[in-house]
Amino acid sequence: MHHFKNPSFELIRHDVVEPLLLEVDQIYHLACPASPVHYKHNPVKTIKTNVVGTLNMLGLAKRVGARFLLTSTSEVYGDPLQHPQVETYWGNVNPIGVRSCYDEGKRTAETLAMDYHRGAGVEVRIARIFNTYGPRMCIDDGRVVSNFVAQALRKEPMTVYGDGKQTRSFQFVSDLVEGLMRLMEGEHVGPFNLGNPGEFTMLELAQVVQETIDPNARIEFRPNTEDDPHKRKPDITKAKDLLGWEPKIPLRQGLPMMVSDFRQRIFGDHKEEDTATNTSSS
Ligand SMILES: O=c1ccn([C@@H]2O[C@H](COP(=O)(O)OP(=O)(O)O[C@H]3OC[C@@H](O)[C@H](O)[C@H]3O)[C@@H](O)[C@H]2O)c(=O)[nH]1
Repeated sequence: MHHFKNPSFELIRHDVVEPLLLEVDQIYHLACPASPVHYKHNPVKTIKTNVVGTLNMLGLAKRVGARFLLTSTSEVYGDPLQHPQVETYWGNVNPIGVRSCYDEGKRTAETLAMDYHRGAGVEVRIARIFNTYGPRMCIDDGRVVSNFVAQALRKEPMTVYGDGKQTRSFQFVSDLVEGLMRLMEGEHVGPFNLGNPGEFTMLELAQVVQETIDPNARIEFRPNTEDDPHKRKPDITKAKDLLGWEPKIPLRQGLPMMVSDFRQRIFGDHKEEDTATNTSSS
């Protein structure tokens, strides 16, 4: 939105499943719902976006000689049997499960990118993005950080799925943006893990949200979803060595920035009433 007044900025609303012809130098191919709730909602559309959408964008890159960056995902590792995950690990993915439209879709997208690179000389870059959070995320995105933050602010219980012992590693959005730009401007194809190696169980995450928003925030256990990966943590040695990149913002520093934005959007100008809140909108 903040680019709308820039005369060099043009917004085109388009579904990548349909072909598109544009004159461009670089393509950041980010299209696809990333929240499990949203990508499972219409799985056929999700896999079409990942396969047909990626084909169309690679076709465009080939035609106009653009450099193409694919935002792949840590989900290509599935429920990993190797920990932390290194880019050379091939993963443990269920090909017929409820998450397959996304994880197999992104794996196919990686295959397509490499085939266009080897076969047609397209300059490609592949990022495998680990769990990311930050300001301006949809309040009803459905992923864990935004759920816990919105729930704690609204005095609703935080919904922990399963026993809460599964782990994730949470990256602040500005670190990811920096990593994507370095990857695009650099000379290495990848794939590169882009994530923050700081690993938390969901119960630990709930505790950090309590510390940040409300020490009295409650937890409610819910049944876990099918095929939920048990653990996830990036090995970022390759990105450090070849892109000179590593994340700078740990969870306890990034979360208050997201809380401040969510507070503003949920409550508008009205001050939150409860005095138990121990963090101001910093
Ligand atoms: O309210 C919630 C939501 C989620 N969870 C749990 O929190 C963990 C993380 O779940 P999320 O929905 O945030 O995200 P996932 O790790 O499952 O998938 C994400 O992986 C990395 C990215 O590619 C994508 O953003 C997304 O697919 C899961 O174990 C889930 O069961 C809760 O305990 N409570």
